[in-house]
Amino acid sequence: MVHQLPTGAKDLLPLDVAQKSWIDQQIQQTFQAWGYQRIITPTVEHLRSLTAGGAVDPESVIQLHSDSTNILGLRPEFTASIARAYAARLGANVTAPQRLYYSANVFRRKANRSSEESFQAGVELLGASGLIADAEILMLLGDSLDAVALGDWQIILGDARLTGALLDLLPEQYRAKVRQALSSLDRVGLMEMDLPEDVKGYGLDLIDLRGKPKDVLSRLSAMAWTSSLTGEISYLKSLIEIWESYGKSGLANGGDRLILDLSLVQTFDYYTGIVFEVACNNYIVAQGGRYDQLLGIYHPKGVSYPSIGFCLTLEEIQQALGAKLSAPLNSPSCLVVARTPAAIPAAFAYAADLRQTQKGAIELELEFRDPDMVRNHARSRGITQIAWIDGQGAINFEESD
Ligand SMILES: N[C@@H](Cc1c[nH]c[nH+]1)C(=O)O
Repeated sequence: MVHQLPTGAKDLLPLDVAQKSWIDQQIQQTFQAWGYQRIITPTVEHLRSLTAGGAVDPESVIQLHSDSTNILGLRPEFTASIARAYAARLGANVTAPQRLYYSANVFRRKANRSSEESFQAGVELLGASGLIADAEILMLLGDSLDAVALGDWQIILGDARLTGALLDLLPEQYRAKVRQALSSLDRVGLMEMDLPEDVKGYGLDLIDLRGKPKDVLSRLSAMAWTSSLTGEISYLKSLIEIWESYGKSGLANGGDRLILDLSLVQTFDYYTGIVFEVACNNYIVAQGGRYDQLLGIYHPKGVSYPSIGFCLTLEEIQQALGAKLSAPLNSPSCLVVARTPAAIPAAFAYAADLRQTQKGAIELELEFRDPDMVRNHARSRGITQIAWIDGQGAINFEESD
């Protein structure tokens, strides 16, 4: 029988693990430097908790049936779990704001019914609203991307409330269709839809609200129908000014680090304020946003706390870094060889001594092979030192480069 993995699942071999661990370490150090503390939530939760409020589609969750009434699921993301964990604690046992971070695997069911496991590292800033909180999250995101030396990343910033309000200006029967076209940036699809010409024109205007922040904001302010949204627009303006003052310089090709995109609509529907994603070499390496109502869904009395966060996907960062990723495999520094069976105890003892004093790993030769074969083996493993131990316990040290 051939034992195959389920579609979409994969083994991570040592090089993959070493690269991911390096990325993870850089990111976790950055989160900690901003005062975030690690939280671990369970991999398996009630499906109704993972999808409470309808923001997460149950179809995207890998479901486990424990009995006929209890459906469990593997977490497809962390924000809902953290909202569940803190909804009743915040304000009662712990004070706001809470700065939390996580780093672990998530599982999603794809449209083709395959499952996908990926690794996310992210933060949630619970119980905080306003300019400084939003700016902290954007800047922490920028620092995390720089910590892994990602290079030409670009933040695409939207605003779920503003986009929602712009869509609400349409007659209700057209909103879902235009929203759908926006989320897939589908200009052609929108033009071909059976919609009145003025609705199509408005939808196209919304799709085009994307580009240099200053240009988009001035186009938006100039649109007569946005007079009721001036507060939101000036909020975005202030946030962008703070971001620009942080000195994350532009891209190598002279482009902007920050793109304002009011057509940005995220997969998870719990966002109520700014939303963003980060693109780098055609990969979406991070996403997040503000969600001010989510904790209320989990609170026994419906009390909510304004919150914001983001997650980075380690696989996407690894792909985006490509050949730039040089996290080396930890190659052993010394091979200890027992020349005869009588030398085995001395070989173990000497290897134990070396482990106390040397930095790299110490490996043992497992057979009594011809010395040249041992040397070849050491070379192929990148080992530069060989300690030969004879039956009397005498050590002969050999170094190569
Ligand atoms: N949990 C979201 C990202 C996020 C974190 N906090 C807010 N949003 C995701 O997986 O896409």
